[in-house]
Amino acid sequence: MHIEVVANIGEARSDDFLHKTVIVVDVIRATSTIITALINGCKAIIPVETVLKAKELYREGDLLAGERFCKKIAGFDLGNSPLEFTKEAVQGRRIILTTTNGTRGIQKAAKADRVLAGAFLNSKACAEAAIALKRDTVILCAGTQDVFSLEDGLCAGHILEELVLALGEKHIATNDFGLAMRGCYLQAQNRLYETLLSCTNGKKMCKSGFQGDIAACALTNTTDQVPVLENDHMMLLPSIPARPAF
Ligand SMILES: O=C(O)[C@H](CS(=O)(=O)O)OP(=O)(O)O
Ligand SMILES: [Mg+2]
Repeated sequence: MHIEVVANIGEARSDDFLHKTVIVVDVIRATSTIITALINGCKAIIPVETVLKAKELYREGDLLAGERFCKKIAGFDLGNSPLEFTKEAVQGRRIILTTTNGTRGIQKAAKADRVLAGAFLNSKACAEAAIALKRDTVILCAGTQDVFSLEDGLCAGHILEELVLALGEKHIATNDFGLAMRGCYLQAQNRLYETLLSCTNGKKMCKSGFQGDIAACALTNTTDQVPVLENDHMMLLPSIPARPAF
């Protein structure tokens, strides 16, 4: 199985995703938040790039969510903190979400055969889904405004490690960046929370009062669920069906 790890959205080319599984990773915080919201019973999440698009798609009963400069967007119901997306807040609701990087990454991956949302919370489940889908796989690290973010690379390394544990080293081939990220993850795995606190986005979150989010985003393999993009909506499916062979 071939797994390519892409360092940030700016380095990604949409056409390269055709016929592949793409796992979009934005640990701080969009994909951690999407996973949390769906586990807590929201109906679906519509990831969009702009505030304007989010407002256009809004229908009565929806929740508008997202951030700019880490802060909740004025007039929106929720920001981008996984801690806000509780059962009480989201159960049964459709959420339209726009964030600086993560939702842009999902849009960029939309030509893929399957688009999954990954974070430390579901690394093992992402690895299992990628194996079941039987396609070449790309892990797209969202990064921050087209610059690499360590937390996303570490999570890519975690997903690779789960793939190696599941299939064995000789069945997993990756690019040099993937090799490097797996090595970084193995070094950091016993102090992930501290590592996330010390990286650029972790420090930014702490400065903005979101230290609790870092603890929530650093938990590993807490769920076996994987959000998947289905007709512009991210949702949880009982199992993710492969599309017919091309
Ligand atoms: O709020 C977040 O977690 C970030 C904002 S920023 O890029 O750090 O300014 O957005 P995300 O799209 O989840 O990376
Ligand atoms: Mg991010």
